Amino acid sequence: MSLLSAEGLSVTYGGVTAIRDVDFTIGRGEIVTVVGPNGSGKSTFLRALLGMIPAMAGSVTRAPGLRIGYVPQRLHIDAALPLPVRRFLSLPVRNSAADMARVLKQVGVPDVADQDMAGLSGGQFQRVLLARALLTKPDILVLDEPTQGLDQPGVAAFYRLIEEMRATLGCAVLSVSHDLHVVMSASDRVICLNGHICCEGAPRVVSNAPEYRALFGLGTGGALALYQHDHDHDHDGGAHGHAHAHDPDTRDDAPQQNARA
Ligand SMILES: Nc1ncnc2c1ncn2[C@@H]1O[C@H](COP(=O)(O)OP(=O)(O)OP(=O)(O)O)[C@@H](O)[C@H]1O
Repeated sequence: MSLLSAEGLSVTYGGVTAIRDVDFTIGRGEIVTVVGPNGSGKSTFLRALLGMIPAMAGSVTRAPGLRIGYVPQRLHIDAALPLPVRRFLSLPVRNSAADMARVLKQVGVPDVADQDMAGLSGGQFQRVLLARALLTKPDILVLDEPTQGLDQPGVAAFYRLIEEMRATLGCAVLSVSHDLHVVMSASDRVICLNGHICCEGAPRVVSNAPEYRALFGLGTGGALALYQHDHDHDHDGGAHGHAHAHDPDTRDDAPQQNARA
């Protein structure tokens, strides 16, 4: 069943079309990632889906009672204003200390509750944002470039965390990302957006699509092949809550296949 869907979604800013005629759906436990060049409408798409900006045309449908955890692209916190993590996690809704401790542990920063938000490292900050989104016990996590500013190991670790959240909480994950390599290994489905949907599907399909290669360069397909990891998810099975089916050329014992095995 679809958790969140859109049909013919179009958004304009002052008469200029940012996205047009976008059809979309995401189901329970799916990880879907939107990629596209700067200014291609990715954030606009997410914000329209969440009802934060009005659609010029089309419709958005949410499953009844859908709980959404949103991690915005940017969150500016004034360094001059002391804001301990535990206070930040109780904005705007007050949460119990136990709930806060639980989510901070889940995202791998159990000891930061009394630290100031401005003093966190980039990776810790992103994890605290994710913890805040988890406090809503979301059916779907919506992440707008959640790994901006993180180094490569930080990016990979963050996406591993997202996949763990999906496996343990069963939530769907919709994210926007520029980390093409990680996206291709960590998503069930990729949507390539450039004002409209250029192509979409399994990572392998998208990375071979001419529209994708035209946007991101022909060389990308070869590099991505190293990271491709076909998911054939059975969310109830396997040590991580899902089973993996591997193509013969991306077996676990293949030398390059170590990024997300
Ligand atoms: N509030 C706004 N007012 C006017 N134009 C806007 C507004 N927000 C976005 N736009 C324009 O809409 C287009 C899509 O912007 P959007 O931020 O959705 O792209 P994006 O793919 O998320 O970009 P990036 O990868 O750089 O974050 C751009 O041309 C942008 O200038």
